[in-house]
Amino acid sequence: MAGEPVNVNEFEELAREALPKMNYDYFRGGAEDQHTLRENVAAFQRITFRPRVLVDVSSIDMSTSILGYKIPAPIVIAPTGMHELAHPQGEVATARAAAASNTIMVLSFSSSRTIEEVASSSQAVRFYQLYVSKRRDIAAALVQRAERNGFKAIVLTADTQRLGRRELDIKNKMAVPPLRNLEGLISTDVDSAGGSGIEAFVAQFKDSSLNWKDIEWLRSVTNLPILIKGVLTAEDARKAVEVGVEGVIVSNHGARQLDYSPATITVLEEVVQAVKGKVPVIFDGGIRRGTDVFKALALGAKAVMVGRPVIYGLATRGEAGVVRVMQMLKDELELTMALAGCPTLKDITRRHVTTESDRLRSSL
Ligand SMILES: Cc1cc2nc3c(=O)[nH]c(=O)nc-3n(C[C@H](O)[C@H](O)[C@H](O)COP(=O)(O)O)c2cc1C
Ligand SMILES: CC(C)CC(=O)C(=O)O
Repeated sequence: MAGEPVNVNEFEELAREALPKMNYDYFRGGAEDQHTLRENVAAFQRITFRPRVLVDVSSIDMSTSILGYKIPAPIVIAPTGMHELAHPQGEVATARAAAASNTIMVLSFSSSRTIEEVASSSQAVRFYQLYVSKRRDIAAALVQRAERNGFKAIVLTADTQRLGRRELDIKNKMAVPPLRNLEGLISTDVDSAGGSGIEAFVAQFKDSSLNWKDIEWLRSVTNLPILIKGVLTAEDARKAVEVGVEGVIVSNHGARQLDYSPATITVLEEVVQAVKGKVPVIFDGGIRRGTDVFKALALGAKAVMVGRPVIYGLATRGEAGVVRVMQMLKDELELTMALAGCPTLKDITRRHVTTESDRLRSSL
């Protein structure tokens, strides 16, 4: 690609050029037919705006807060694994970029760098994403390390009882790179039987019996607030509220788990309605533009998380690339708010967007 990237999709192109195929495929890929992967992005394209004119938008305020932590824009960094496959500085660079962008970073359980390294290299507000291992003492130890190192919340990923079938990783015989945070705790030395090493790795350590009752166990090992990531239905949203978590994250894991799960933006409203404002609802999946962020906010999200865009920035330019990607999304959101007639986040309402179901209803 010639010239400076002007949007997130161009960062993806640069990342594809920069990365070995196995690494790019791991980052970019989805499960099985990759139907949901395409839909996560395509569903945003089917939502249009109902912009308002002649509103004073000479000053735009995008600031909000999550669990009491103030951020200048409602865009935070999703947990994604193995950042050293994108850049030698791995999550250290990402965390520094989070600090430079004044945003929150969710550190993945499957990080290349340790909790301690990330904590000591960045002042950013950090949350820790957890997968619960068969050996509960190990999961508890990881959570407590995060807590000791100043992480502010636990994000329990609930959609990965087993790893989704990612055929690109199978074809590439994707090996598990060093996951230093797990050294001495969880072995990454697995027999992948000629297939995906990460699939074998997850099968080996992950407790697939994890269930709603275990939130109580998690509470017993930490004082940190708990967010549940991977909620796609009203039923599960109500359960999450019932068990008393501090936040719900609408996510289909970037379409890497159950293919033919709905595009996340199409179920956000259902979850928001079920939660009834009792806890914040955060959204991820397919955000590539500021317009996408606006649409998620209009459908009730408190904030959005971005996964692949951050990796593409990291792969292309390290810390500076992540900062640039976050800035692009923020600038685009600001412009969208101005053009839609919304000077603050509170001004963004359900009436500012038309979804596919709105169109269906009005044609009945
Ligand atoms: C390469 C990659 C690795 C991921 N690793 C994790 C992970 O370790 N834990 C987790 O909860 N989610 C993980 N996710 C899912 C993200 O947190 C997030 O839900 C998803 O990337 C959002 O979609 P987007 O990539 O379209 O922004 C991963 C996603 C990608 C693309
Ligand atoms: C090692 C994996 C479990 C990380 C992950 O969640 C993912 O690749 O989507």
